[in-house]
Amino acid sequence: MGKGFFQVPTAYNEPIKSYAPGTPEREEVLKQYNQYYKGNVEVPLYVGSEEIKTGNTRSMSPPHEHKHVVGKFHLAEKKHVEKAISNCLDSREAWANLTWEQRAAIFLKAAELIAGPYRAKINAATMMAQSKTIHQAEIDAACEFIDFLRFNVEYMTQIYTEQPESAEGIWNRVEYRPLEGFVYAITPFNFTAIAGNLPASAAMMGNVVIWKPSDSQVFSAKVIIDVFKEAGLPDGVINVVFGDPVMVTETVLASPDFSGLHFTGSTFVFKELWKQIGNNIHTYKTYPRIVGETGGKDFIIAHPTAKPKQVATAIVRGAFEFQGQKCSAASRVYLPKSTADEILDLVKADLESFKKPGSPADMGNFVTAVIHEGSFDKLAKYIDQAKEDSNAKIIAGGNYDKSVGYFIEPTVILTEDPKYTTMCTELFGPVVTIYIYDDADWAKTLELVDGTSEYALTGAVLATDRYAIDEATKALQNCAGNFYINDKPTGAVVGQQPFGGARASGTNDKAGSAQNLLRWVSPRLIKETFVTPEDYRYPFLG
Ligand SMILES: NC(=O)c1ccc[n+]([C@@H]2O[C@H](COP(=O)([O-])OP(=O)(O)OC[C@H]3O[C@@H](n4cnc5c(N)ncnc54)[C@H](O)[C@@H]3O)[C@@H](O)[C@H]2O)c1
Ligand SMILES: N[C@@H](CCC=O)C(=O)O
Repeated sequence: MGKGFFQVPTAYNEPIKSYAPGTPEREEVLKQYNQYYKGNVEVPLYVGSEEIKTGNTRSMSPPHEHKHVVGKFHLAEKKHVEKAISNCLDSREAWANLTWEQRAAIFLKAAELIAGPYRAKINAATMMAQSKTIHQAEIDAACEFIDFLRFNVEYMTQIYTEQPESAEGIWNRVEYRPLEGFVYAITPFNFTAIAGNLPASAAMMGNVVIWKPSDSQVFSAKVIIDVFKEAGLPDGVINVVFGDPVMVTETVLASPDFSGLHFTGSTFVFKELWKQIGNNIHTYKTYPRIVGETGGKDFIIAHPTAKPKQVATAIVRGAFEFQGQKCSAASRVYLPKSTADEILDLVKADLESFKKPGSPADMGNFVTAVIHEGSFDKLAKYIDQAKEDSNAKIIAGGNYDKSVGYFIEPTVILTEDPKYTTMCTELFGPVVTIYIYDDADWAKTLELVDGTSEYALTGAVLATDRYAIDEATKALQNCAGNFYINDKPTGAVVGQQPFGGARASGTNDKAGSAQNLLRWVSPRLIKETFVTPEDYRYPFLG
């Protein structure tokens, strides 16, 4: 603490810019995109004050034009990861002892840099790296990232303010120490904001961090690093390594100073990491904190009283924005027989109004490419299987083409089997499966929704009947960490809908909340007694 009880600026959600034709932001972001497109970005490892070019590189290409190269990044060997760990630990004392308001100022400055001079850069880089449309880039890379930084600073001060009672003659106080060691942040490809937030939230609480971004997000990760540097984050606080995830992770988890994992990605990988940490448990100086937000099989259930146009829009936006590559994306839908045809006709009409999947540089596109060839091939396989299976039927889309970009047409599968494979498995792409239930089976269908998937991330109920809404809210209590009434299940906003799921979807530590930040501190209680006893005898002993 400095010399004062400082109050941080009140956090607020960054307004979303429109990028409508003729707006200055549209011109600026397209100019930046074209500059990146023609350029050749080179991304080193960031270890302490060093930018290491190992010479072993991988090229970066936009998913919507995978033969075009926009840069390369350097891959770490084991020795670089070990160096990153020792740099991290060397930086720990100075960073942990810096007064909190100085840390807060760095991250608040980062938020303002993204809101201003870096906005076009971080959005254009996200369009390039992850093939997001400008709207999807804006709500993620600009707005959500800014919100994470602003709100977390506020939550940090709320945590520090939380203090115990003190009885007469004593003073109890709690200091929120950073973890003793370093935090390892592993981030997914799909959200630039998550990539930035995972290392930043731990660092904000005074921790030093090793950050391993996804190979498919390095182009936009570079802008995050540039922002942190310009905001004045000292060298060695967040060390960035790219490379073979297995080697990097084994090396990191072998360190006795490993004290926390901040992970977002697939359920399978998270469970493997948990196992590895368990196997090494006797070697660590402290019990590592494990935070993981993982996969989903997110649902929409419509009641017979739901308005068909609203259900159709929730499906189209919830399932197909960003090509269904949000962990929150709707991918299994339950429609009542009485309104199913009308809803599906509306969905089909919307899909017909989309242009064919293409580049985000064409701002008329609603759907662009999926992230990489592995994802494309997996989705194509499920679509082909659905074409063959007697209990499934493709009623919209079903085409794909990877000759230029990894383009999968938004696809709707209709099944009579509520446990059909695409009703249960996370596909992570623009494919949604529909099951139609008898109106009379509403209560049974709620049980089905609850029992179909191992995940419990997001879900939505649409209805106008309040009793039905109440029934669904109760019946579906444990199958979504974020539950939406009369809305799509995507698009959580920091400060308004803290995000995370349970069951196989994660530890539900709610990214962008005080609850998450509490995982990165180890509180120390200090009790001070003003008049210290000098006799062991109680008064009744005489
Ligand atoms: N719940 C959430 O908040 C949330 C948010 C975003 C994404 N996700 C989930 O993330 C997944 C999509 O992202 P992805 O494809 O980048 O996930 P992924 O699991 O393939 O990769 C995530 C990160 O883990 C690393 N990784 C992969 N294999 C590893 C291994 N064996 N050891 C250590 N690290 C390893 C990757 O390099 C990457 O950095 C989906 O399952 C999605 O639901 C969840
Ligand atoms: N928070 C985002 C999802 C993040 C996962 O990919 C949403 O609510 O749509």
